[in-house]
Amino acid sequence: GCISLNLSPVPQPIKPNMPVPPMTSDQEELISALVHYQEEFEQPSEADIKRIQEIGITDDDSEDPKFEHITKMTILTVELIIEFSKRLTGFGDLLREDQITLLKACSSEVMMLRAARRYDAKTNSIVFGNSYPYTESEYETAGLGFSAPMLFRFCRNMCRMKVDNAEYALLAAMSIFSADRPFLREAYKVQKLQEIYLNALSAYVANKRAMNSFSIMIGKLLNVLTELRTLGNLNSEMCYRIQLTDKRLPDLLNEIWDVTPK
Ligand SMILES: Cc1nc(-c2ccccc2Cl)n(NC(=O)c2ccc3c(c2C)OCCO3)c1C(C)C
Repeated sequence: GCISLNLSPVPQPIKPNMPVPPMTSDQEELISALVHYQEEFEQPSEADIKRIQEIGITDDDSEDPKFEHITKMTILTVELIIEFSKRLTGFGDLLREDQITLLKACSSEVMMLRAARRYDAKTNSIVFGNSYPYTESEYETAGLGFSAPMLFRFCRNMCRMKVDNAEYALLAAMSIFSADRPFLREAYKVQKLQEIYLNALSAYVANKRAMNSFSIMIGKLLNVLTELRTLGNLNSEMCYRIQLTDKRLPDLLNEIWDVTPK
């Protein structure tokens, strides 16, 4: 006999004018803790910058001081990202090897989010640390040619969306707790943790932005996570290109970004 299609109307999804459920107190506490840690680990301290200046990054002092400055700031920023991650609820309960898997995979993505937070639209520059602002062209000449336009386009987009501190912190947490990173042993635990931050982001955006822009905004914010994947992959590609030049990345970055030295 022919197949019978059930075309009766499905129960209506959320009506546009449906009152927005308030954030739970747990979600409010989660978000204020995230924003607090985001601030605490936002910038390397003067002492950190001084410490890293002293360490000669590469034995053969690569003649490119700008490239060295970027690599040194990146080392300090990666250290801050690790400190931020360690304070996320549930991170400490994961297997140590899964913690490392997550940090290796998210570090370049969270770096991009941090670059966007340091972006200044007026001067179209990124102020890394409390030091020298990098304009797009300076970024290009620092040896990061192809990536500069993409990085600055990402920064301008985040600026245009007026992503606030809570949304940045929640996006960082969702990038950290990505269950589809390769070689995760307990991906289901990471998935459960990411859901906590996704629900908090959804409740936050629903309560902050007028209802009609909620679905647009949450869609744009989740799209940022996809963009971060692309940027992170391009960072890996950049690492390999650097391998082919006379420049050398510090061991920490080669290790965390899985760049197998030739
Ligand atoms: C030491 C160092 N520090 C960075 C970095 C600097 C700022 C933000 C994020 C990153 Cl990952 N990068 N990566 C980039 O600067 C980078 C690489 C590729 C990109 C990109 C950036 C920022 O952004 C756009 C997509 O492609 C590097 C190396 C690898 C040079």
